[in-house]
Amino acid sequence: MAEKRLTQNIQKLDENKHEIALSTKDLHVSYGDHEAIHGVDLQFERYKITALIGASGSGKSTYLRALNRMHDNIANTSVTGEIYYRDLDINRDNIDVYEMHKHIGMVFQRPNPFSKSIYDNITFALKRHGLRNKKQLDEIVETSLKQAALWDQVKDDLHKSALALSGGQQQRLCIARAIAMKPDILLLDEPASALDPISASKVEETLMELKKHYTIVIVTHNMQQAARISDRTAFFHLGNAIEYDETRKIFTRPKVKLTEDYVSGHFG
Ligand SMILES: Nc1ncnc2c1ncn2[C@@H]1O[C@H](COP(=O)(O)OP(=O)(O)OP(=O)(O)O)[C@@H](O)[C@H]1O
Repeated sequence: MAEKRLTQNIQKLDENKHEIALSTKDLHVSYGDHEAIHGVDLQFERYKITALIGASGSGKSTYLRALNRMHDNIANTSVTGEIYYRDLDINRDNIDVYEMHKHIGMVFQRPNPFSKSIYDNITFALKRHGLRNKKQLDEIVETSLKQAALWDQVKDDLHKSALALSGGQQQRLCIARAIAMKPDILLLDEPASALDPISASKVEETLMELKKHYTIVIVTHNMQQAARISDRTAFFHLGNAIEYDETRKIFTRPKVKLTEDYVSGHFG
C-alpha cells in the first residue's frame, strides 16, 4: 500500500520541479526522557542543497536521522510529529520503511563501504530489491559511479575491493551506492569531515553536480562548506531550528542574534 502510494506520488509530482521535496511539522525526537528535538518545522526545496548547521549537540544529526526514520528500532528513542514526503506522512506506522529508504537515501560521516568489490557495493541493495538483470545492473553501476565522479578512476577495477580505495574515493563510492537506488532525496551527515581537504572538495563538487537530480540535506560543521555549496541553511540551537533562510542571508544578514553569533564564530 505504502509502496503504491509512494510510486504514484512520484509520477504525479515529477512534472513540477519547484515542489517542496520533504518537510517536517512539529517534529520531536527523544532519547528516553531527554528530548533532543523540540518540534521542528522545516521545508526542503526540490533540487536544492540545504545545510543544517549549529554547535555540537544542537540536534542536527538527530533531526537528519529522523528524516528517513533511522531512529526506528532504537530502544528508548521516540519520534513524533509529521514528516511529509510528497503529501505522504512517512512517520506513520503503516509506511513501508524499507521501500521508503529507496526514495530517501543516507550517507554517513565515515565512509562505510562493505567489504566487497566496488561493483558489489553498488549492486548489493539492488539485488536485494530483486534486480537480477546483468545489463541493467552494469548500467546502474556505471551511471551511479559517473554521477558520483568516480567512474574514470575505478572503471577498470570494478571487481577490486572497495576497501582498497582512498577515504575520499570510498565516500564517493558510498554516494554512488546511495544514488544507485535512484532516491529522490539524499541525506548526508558530515560526509566530508573525515576527509583530507582535496578529497573533501571533490565530494563537495560531486554534491553540486548531484543537486541537478536530487534534493540534498547535509549536516555540516564547516561554515565555509555550507556557504560554498548550500542554497538554504537552517541554524540549529539546543534542539530548535532557530533560523532558516537562503544561505547568503544566513551568512550575511541573519535575522536572529544567536545565528549571527554562531556564523561569526562567537560561540560553538
Ligand atoms: N543515541 C543517543 N542517545 C542519547 N542521547 C543522544 C543520542 N544521540 C544524541 N543524543 C543527544 O541528543 C542531543 C543532540 O545530539 P546530536 O548528535 O543530534 O547533535 P549534533 O548537533 O548533530 O551534534 P554534533 O555536531 O556533535 O554531531 C545531544 O544532547 C546528544 O547528547
